[in-house]
Amino acid sequence: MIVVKVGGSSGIDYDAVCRDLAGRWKAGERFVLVHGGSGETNRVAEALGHPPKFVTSPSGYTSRFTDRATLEIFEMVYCGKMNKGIVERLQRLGVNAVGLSGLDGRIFEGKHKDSVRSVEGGKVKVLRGDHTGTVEKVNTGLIELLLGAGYLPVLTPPAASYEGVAINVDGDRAAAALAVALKAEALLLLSNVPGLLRAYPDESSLIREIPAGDVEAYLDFAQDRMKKKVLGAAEAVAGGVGRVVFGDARAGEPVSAALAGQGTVVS
Ligand SMILES: Nc1ncnc2c1ncn2[C@@H]1O[C@H](COP(=O)(O)OP(=O)(O)OP(=O)(O)O)[C@@H](O)[C@H]1O
Repeated sequence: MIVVKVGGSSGIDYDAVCRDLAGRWKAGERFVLVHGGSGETNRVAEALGHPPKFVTSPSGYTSRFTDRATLEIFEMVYCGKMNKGIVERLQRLGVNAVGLSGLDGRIFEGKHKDSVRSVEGGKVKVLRGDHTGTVEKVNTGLIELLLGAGYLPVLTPPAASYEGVAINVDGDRAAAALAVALKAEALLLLSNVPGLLRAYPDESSLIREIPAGDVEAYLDFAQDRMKKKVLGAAEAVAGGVGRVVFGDARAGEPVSAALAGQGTVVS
């Protein structure tokens, strides 16, 4: 079992990811696909007159401030356009994919965090009305039911809070929690970069290997949103996932390339 997370930044080739995945699925490998949608969400939010707001916590993590209107736009894009676009691609390739959000069947469940600390102009402000959280529980029963019946699950945030409220969760860390819960042999985090770069955006500075016990030491190389990926990788290997690969989803055969060790391999 391999968990593949494909991001939502510009430049990702979803046709290439789905073609590669479909070929391997038909050859008998088993996957669960998780996806993002941040780039398209930003575009749609601008178009709807509710531009995205990002906050940076005092510890340096960047996240989307998700008020109720933002959550609804987020759902339109992640659960709608992005999820159905991927499911349609897989269906055209002859794979019976089922697209679900973390809310459905409480696939992803966690604690609702209503307020976030944000550094603005050198000062720390507390912003309330945030619909975010972190995945703490995974409904593996539902995923195994689908896999056992021959369906390829295509999953996306949001998650469900313990009270049943939709919460925006980081897709990389949700995929890591899923990989741990399913005891996956590998987690592939595919995005629009060749892997973790030592000197972003210089693509020749690719870090090829990271020892499993040492991942957090590499947080310093990651800026803004890449930090969550590194954190997700650390959580996955600490939870028993054998290998995490940060791979390139812009062209070629992104899944096969990552499984062949191209990108940044954490093991
Ligand atoms: N050291 C680094 N190496 C590689 N990318 C980095 C680094 N530091 C920051 N980045 C940025 O991180 C981005 C990838 O993270 P991001 O969360 O945007 O991608 P995603 O997973 O495709 O999106 P989504 O949130 O929709 O799932 C890259 O596009 C790059 O701009």
